[in-house]
Amino acid sequence: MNEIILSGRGVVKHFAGLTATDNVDFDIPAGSIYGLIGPNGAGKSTLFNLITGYYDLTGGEIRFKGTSLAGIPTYRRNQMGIARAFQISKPFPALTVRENIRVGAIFGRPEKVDHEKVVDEALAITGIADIADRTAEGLTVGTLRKLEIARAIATRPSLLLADEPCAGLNPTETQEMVNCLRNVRGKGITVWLVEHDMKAVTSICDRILVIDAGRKIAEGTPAEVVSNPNVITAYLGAPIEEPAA
Ligand SMILES: Nc1ncnc2c1ncn2[C@@H]1O[C@H](COP(=O)(O)OP(=O)(O)OP(=O)(O)O)[C@@H](O)[C@H]1O
Repeated sequence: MNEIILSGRGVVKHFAGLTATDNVDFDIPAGSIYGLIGPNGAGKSTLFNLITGYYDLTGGEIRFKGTSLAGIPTYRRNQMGIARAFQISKPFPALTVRENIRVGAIFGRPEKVDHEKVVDEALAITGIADIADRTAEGLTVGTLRKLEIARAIATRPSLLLADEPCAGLNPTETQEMVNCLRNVRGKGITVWLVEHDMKAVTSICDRILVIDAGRKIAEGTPAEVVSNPNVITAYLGAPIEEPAA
């Protein structure tokens, strides 16, 4: 079995009287593409915010490569190898695509590297080398999403948290994003993605964690998860039956 790159034990987050994350355990195998799904308000973003350190845990523990993340600030978690690509990309609009990615490369881990080489690789992995010299202003949603992934991987992570990378994309753009995430994994970066597009999730994920109301309700391969009665009740819904002829 693969080494576990990220693990959570008894992870809890309270917002005043609301329990947004309720005693969740997880183990993310290194080199996998892992899914996180659940209905709106289930606690997916909260879990990502706990991993990046945007929120502090109320209880439990998260370990990255065996090291507890307790007390480690967000920028330091990025330098340790955790990157996040947001659903809504906010690039510097007046900078070119290349310059935006360079910001990620320079912000990355402090060792001396050839930043231009890092940028070129991120452009190639995400398939946007042809627009490297265009300014970010006015890019389509699909291209902005790829730029967001490129900026994140330019920080040279070993784990990429991708927040709804296919949201609002048309089928062609969705397929391009699926290919892009496969390329990211092909470079040895573990990918954990939140995504509502079940076709995309089931086509790329090795395993999927399902949460509802902050609680883990299932974990397994895509085939196991989509046939799990708890997941069907809480999130997927039963298939529509054909009316009798
Ligand atoms: N900063 C906060 N303060 C108070 N409540 C919060 C905060 N952040 C999230 N919540 C609440 O925690 C619960 C989980 O929210 P979260 O955004 O993690 O869900 P989600 O699964 O990501 O939803 P969606 O699919 O709609 O993005 C919700 O009830 C939400 O209102």
